[in-house]
Amino acid sequence: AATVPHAPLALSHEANPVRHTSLGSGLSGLVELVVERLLLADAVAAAKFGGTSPVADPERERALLGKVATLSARTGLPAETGVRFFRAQIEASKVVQRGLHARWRAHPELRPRERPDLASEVRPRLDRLTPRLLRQLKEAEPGRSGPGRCQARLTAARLAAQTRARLDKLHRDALRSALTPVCRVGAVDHRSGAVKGSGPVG
Ligand SMILES: O=C(O)C(=O)C[C@]1(C(=O)O)C=C[C@@H](O)C=C1
Repeated sequence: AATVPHAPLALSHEANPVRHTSLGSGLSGLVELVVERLLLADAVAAAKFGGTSPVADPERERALLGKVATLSARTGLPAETGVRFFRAQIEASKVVQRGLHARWRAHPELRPRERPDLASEVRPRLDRLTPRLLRQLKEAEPGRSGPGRCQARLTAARLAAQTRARLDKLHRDALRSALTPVCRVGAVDHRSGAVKGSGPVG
């Protein structure tokens, strides 16, 4: 399917018709990946449910954020931007995990039938998303500037994504919190645009 014979006029002939929508700003792609990561929290929760691993694993968080700082710089993002964004992803994951554990304790019939292995199955999937999320965060940079417009686009992208993924309230709330750094981060980047390769925070 390399060529589409009767395709409508190629969009590239227009003057960036999608530029001012959430789609054209890169925010949609970012939100989709954030949802993808958030849904992996279900697998993490299943891996940990009834086992000995607690939801919060500070050592894993430190290692991940160190990786994020390195990858951010390589992606052209201030390390602080990537780290702040990932802190929100981790917090959102913990909210989902705790919510699911409570749900499964209260409703045994909803418990997952299988327990994936955290180290060999679930974390590798999270790790594959990390550089993709950072690239998408970088790509969304134009859409993240201008806090008001950013919020409007981000909300539109979020609502579209949560409908598409049929998220329940637990995941919808976690998604909203996972996205809170997106527009604020844009504002920070704008002011400190010259600061490149700044060290990790925290
Ligand atoms: O890897 C885990 O154990 C997770 O629970 C995932 C995750 C994350 O979002 O990356 C979330 C909470 C933990 O504190 C560490 C990492």
